[in-house]
Amino acid sequence: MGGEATELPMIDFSGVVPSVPGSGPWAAVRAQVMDALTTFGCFGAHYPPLTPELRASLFDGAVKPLFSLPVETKRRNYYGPDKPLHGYLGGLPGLDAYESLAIIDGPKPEPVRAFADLIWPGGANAGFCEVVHGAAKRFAELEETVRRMILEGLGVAKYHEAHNESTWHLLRMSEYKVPNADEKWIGYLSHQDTNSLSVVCQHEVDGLEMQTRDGEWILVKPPPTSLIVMVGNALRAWTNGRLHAPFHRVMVRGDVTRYSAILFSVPEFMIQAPDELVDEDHPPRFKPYRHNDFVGFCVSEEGAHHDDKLKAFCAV
Ligand SMILES: O=C(O)CCC(=O)C(=O)O
Ligand SMILES: [Fe+2]
Repeated sequence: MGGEATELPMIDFSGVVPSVPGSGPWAAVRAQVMDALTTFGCFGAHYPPLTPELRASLFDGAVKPLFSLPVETKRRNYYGPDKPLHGYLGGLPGLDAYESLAIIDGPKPEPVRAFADLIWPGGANAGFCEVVHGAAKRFAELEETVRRMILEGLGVAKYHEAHNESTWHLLRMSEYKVPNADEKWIGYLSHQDTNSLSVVCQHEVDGLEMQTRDGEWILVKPPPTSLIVMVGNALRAWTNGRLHAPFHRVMVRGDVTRYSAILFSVPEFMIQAPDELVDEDHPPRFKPYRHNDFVGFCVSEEGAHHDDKLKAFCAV
């Protein structure tokens, strides 16, 4: 075919001030965001508030030391039986290379401190807290900015404040060990995220792959100082299918361990497309549902049989 390889759109957020919506290049950036999210469901973001120094401190000073701790210590990152996917994950079947830890409300200082106190009781962990909370806060500012732009772009900005009040964030830090082989190895299986938006910060080592609407897998190669913003099934459903939630996976190869930090925004409100987004040309696609119930379906035996889990769960 000889066509150009598909590349992820890159969007420059320089000059966009999260606390002053509408100012500077806001409207022009919003147009690019809408274009990228309706077509690909994701884009690379150049976001200067996450400085290269903060990024380096996050991974070299906080994330890597965390993963070098004994498994028993990491297992303390547990939020109870009703929140099985909110804490430490490791030793999952078929995912030997993958391990992760997560902080509920990571963009807020107290939960990060509570996490650090659990991992290093009585230890000197102020540096860890400052860096992790600082980075998570910047991810959250970008996340909220993009969410606001989406609602504005769809003409339904009036719902933004209510959404914000019942949205929380999970910060997940992940390690993908190198396989003992030359081939590519699955670090994380193909899936769509269940939540609203995900902001992925990968460190030095590529590996995240996205599937286009045509089924082509592309290796995401954002410039080293950028982030990746991606739509999950919650926003796909709430926008009545106007936004695309891409399938993605992590493939690892080579001899360098890969680390990433991801901020997931999670809706607590009933996920139901607003009347403005439903009409004759856009009949309702999904029945109203709650995020928790959908997550329950995704991890159930029945859910495991479906690729497009949202459709299987609540398509009209
Ligand atoms: O680590 C990454 O780059 C992405 C992992 C992922 O897709 C997820 O945790 O949902
Ligand atoms: Fe994901």
